[in-house]
Amino acid sequence: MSGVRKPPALDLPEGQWALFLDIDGTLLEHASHPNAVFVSEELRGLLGNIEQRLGGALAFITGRSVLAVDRLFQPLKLRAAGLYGLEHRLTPDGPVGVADTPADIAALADAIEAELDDGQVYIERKGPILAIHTRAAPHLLARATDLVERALAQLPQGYRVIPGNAGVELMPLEAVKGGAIRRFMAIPPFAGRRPVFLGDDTSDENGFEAINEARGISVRVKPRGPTAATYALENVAETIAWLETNFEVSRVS
Ligand SMILES: O=P(O)(O)OC[C@H]1O[C@H](O[C@H]2O[C@H](CO)[C@@H](O)[C@H](O)[C@H]2O)[C@H](O)[C@@H](O)[C@@H]1O
Repeated sequence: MSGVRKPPALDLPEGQWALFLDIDGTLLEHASHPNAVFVSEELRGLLGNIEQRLGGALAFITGRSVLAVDRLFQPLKLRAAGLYGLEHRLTPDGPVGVADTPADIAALADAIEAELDDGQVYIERKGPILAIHTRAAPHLLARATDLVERALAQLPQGYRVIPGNAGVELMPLEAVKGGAIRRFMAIPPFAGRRPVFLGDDTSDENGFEAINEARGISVRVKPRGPTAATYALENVAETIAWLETNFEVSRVS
């Protein structure tokens, strides 16, 4: 790893922590296609237990839509910020709020798809966000990135391009994980607690900054270069083990 330390054992009673979790690459091993990831019963059970132990102060902070997250984890439903915070569900059974954001940009996806002319690249249309996945065709990442940069130039101001894990995403500027974390931290049961956030990607860096401002614990999984996170874990397996040790196993408060 890049010299970032392993996270410490947590030293406060569990009622004083708020936990924010990225999904892909942090809780789930990456797969060749977004729909091919595997969610084990053990992971569902672990997250359900932690949610109860923290009195509900657990939320997914993800680039996926909340609907996609629910499909993956069903029947488990948790608080969640989807689409990098453009969507938010503040209680597990509550409605999904949607930010007032620019329009669906699926038409751009069609143009990019036609240019790439390759069945191996998957373009995920997420309303105001496009994710171009090149995991099955790594040689096309540079070309896809170039096309997305060009698409960005055609859009009105207010969008940006973020490198993803084996791909690239085009999204509105309002889509930031730090904003999503701050939103949760302003309301019960999160408010007043010390936040922890685990993530593995460039898009998580902004979340780490929000956590550091709040004097929380920011953890980058599998860091590949500089990171704002204070701590690091090697991989998904180590992440799950750290969560089990610190949030599920009984601790003296
Ligand atoms: O914020 P996250 O929860 O980490 O979500 C980020 C993106 O994850 C998904 O794409 C990534 O995972 C896929 C499954 O392993 C993989 O095939 C793809 O290459 C990765 O980029 C998801 O499909 C995206 O919508 C999320 O934005």
